[in-house]
Amino acid sequence: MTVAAGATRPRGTIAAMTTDTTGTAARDGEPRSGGPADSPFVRACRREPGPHTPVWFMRQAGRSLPEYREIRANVPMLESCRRPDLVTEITLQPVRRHGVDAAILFSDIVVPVAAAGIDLDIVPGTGPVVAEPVRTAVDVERINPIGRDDVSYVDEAVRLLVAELGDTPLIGFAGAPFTLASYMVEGGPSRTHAKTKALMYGDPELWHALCARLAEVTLAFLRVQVDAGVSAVQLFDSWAGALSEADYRRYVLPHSAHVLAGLNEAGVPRIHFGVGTAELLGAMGEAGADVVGVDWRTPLDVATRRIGPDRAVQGNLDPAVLLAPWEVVEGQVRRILDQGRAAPGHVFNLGHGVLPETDPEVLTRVVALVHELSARPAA
Ligand SMILES: Cc1c2[nH]c(c1CCC(=O)O)Cc1[nH]c(c(CCC(=O)O)c1C)Cc1[nH]c(c(CCC(=O)O)c1C)Cc1[nH]c(c(C)c1CCC(=O)O)C2
Repeated sequence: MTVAAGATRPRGTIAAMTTDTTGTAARDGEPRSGGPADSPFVRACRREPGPHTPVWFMRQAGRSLPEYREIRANVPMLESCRRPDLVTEITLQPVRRHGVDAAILFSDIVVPVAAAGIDLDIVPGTGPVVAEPVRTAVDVERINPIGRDDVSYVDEAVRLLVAELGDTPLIGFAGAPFTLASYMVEGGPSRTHAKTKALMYGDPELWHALCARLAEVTLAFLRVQVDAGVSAVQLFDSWAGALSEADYRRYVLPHSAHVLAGLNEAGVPRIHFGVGTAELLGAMGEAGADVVGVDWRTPLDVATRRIGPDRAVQGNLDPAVLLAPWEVVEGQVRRILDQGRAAPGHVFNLGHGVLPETDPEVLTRVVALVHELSARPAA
């Protein structure tokens, strides 16, 4: 299989980049800038003004793209995450196609847990499935610490990508302890998280031991990505919205805070994201985020009041809106940019991942529209 950037190259940022003699990439015709740390995306995360509101999409690499489906046709999900050539190509596909302001590493939240020794697979149409769910103290001991050598393919992929991306920042990511614990305890995806909550309320000591282990795995996984050169990280606590604020603060926040604090010295912005987290937005910020991800249920001006002036926000177009007529999409993009002006920094995104049935042309149009509507004249 050919993974080299070939046929579809000419579209976005990547195609237009040249490398100067210092090794810093610059776009044709533009003065050389300060690299990804000076990009619109990183500036917005830091609550600094920039030339436009940056935009990227959760799950921008994936089944909405024909070039993704083609390259993944005969490669199982976990295997594709362990092949740096595939990771690099799949990560670059949406950057080329849409001209988004950031790339996100192609991987999955269960990759480091598999590297830690838990037997699991990602089943198409279902999600992660764990062979022997983690429910006892002995089970928790099966989650081994990880280091660079256990995920050397991620280290390698990030280095390849950073070299390829030039000024475009690469976002690294990991799953937060609660969301990972849910997959480990349930054995697979769950709507109610009933077994997870039963363990959390029924045996808090075991719960905290499990989350502490997962937090170490997550932190180590993020450190590998930071050391290899990612410009920001996102901690996905997708299912945290299943908890009340009080329970979130008691059972989850300390573990996520441990992960985020462990990156204090890394110097890269930390995005903290979950779904259905309207009541948790303040707490998720307090856990140590620089940017809080907001789903479509909470308008960004309301979210900003809950999160406070010290953090930027990311979001929050409903992914299903991308299936509506363009006039509807345009109206919602305008509304979100308006409400985002209340925030000290705004990264445009969806409220959750791109749906597989999304027309990629609509994503490309949204990127162009966000850039056009938010363009600020140079100071
Ligand atoms: C909960 C969660 C998972 N994985 C992830 C989360 C947190 C984000 C979220 O809430 O969606 C994170 C994730 N998974 C994937 C990425 C890639 C980066 C990106 O483009 O955002 C990221 C950031 C690739 C993937 N991860 C997965 C796919 C689909 C697999 C395929 O294409 O065959 C991709 C592209 C598989 C996966 N992995 C997981 C699920 C629920 C699924 C979907 C199962 C299915 O419907 O087939 C667990």
